[in-house]
Amino acid sequence: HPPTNTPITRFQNYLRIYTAHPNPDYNTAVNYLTSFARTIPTLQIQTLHFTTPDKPLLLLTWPGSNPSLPSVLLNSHLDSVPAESSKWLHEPFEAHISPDGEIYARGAQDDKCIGMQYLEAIKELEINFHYSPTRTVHICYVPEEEVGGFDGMARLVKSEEFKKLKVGFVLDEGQASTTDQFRIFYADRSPWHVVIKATGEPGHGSRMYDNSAMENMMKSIEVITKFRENQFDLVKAGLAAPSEVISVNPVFLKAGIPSPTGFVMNMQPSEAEAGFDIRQPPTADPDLIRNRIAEEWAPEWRNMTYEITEKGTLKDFMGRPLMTATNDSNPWWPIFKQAVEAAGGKLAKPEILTSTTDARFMRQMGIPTFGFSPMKNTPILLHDHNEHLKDSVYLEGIQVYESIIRSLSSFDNASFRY
Ligand code: MET
Ligand SMILES: [Zn+2]
Ligand SMILES: [Zn+2]
Repeated sequence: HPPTNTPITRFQNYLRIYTAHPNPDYNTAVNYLTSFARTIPTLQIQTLHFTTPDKPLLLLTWPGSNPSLPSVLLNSHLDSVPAESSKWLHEPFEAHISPDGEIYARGAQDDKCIGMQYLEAIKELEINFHYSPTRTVHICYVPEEEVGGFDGMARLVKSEEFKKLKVGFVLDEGQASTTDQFRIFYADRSPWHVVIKATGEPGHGSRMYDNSAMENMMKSIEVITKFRENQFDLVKAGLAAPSEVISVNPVFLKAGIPSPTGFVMNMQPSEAEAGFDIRQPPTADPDLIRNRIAEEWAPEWRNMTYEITEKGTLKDFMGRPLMTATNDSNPWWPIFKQAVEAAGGKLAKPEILTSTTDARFMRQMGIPTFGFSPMKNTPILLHDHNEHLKDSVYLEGIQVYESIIRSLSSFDNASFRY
């Protein structure tokens, strides 16, 4: 029999916990992490609830010898996006490992890997290296990231408990790198969910007339498609990174009159709806898109209405974009960079993340925060079918965190105290 209690089997067991929306089993995940945390003698364990008992938040603390120093927070989210298991090679919550070491699971990259790697690294530092931190390290497991973070990290950062942590620096999730350099993210894009709705006169399927709901919707889709193309062209021409432009992607279309066999085919419906995922870089002015939606994408004169759900617009209270400095004005930057290099890693040029994470809530509090998931030479599979991660990449990530956690928790800059 192969060994059943190794970093890889422990990772697989975490991946096997069903954490997909809309019914993530947070309590089982928290119990699993708690029992692992108990194998690290000095870790302090707290479970917090800001909303209902089914949305716990796990907070672990590795106390430093100098509590007057600002602490380091390592964050990950407990939840995952859904998976269409019939389109996967292996069941998404079985964590099947292939003969060449690829572990298939929803959450393998996003972001159950980092949640376990943090703990494996700390366990190694404490038990094998007898290392103890100068600066306190907190490890945080939050619910609800994939649905906007409002019942998770957004609550935590506003809590009394959070103030007591005196967080000076945060590491949160990043994305895999297809090259042999690790990627590092200093900002996220602002996510908006926009639903546009067209109404119009219904009519016989054979009739030609102006202003049907479908015609109005199709015109909007044409205009939006043009905008999308223009943004994408900047990327294709090499003038901007994908995360530096505004992405507008259709995520649902809803129209038609249902019938037992599908849809009624000879009637033009009186309503049509479409949903878009919009992401804007922190350098974009959100009012420009707001006006565009009102005037071009869903104009009243074309019988259209719209609803914008801002899942965060990334400005601080002064209206400045939320970005963490990646130069020496940020004392954490050189420490972090050198620690990655000390582990034999190389960092790619710092980037804005194409997607959005809970890091935005910490940046909003003015706390320097990097997105980082140590996966190199790895296809980017978050939210995709057959999400997988190679065992050797996972294990190397633990060593990278050992170096990072050791450096960040021993760096003692006197001018940098609470
Ligand atoms: C809509 S808030 C962000 C949720 C998720 N992390 C995403 O980027 O899609
Ligand atoms: Zn994630
Ligand atoms: Zn995600």
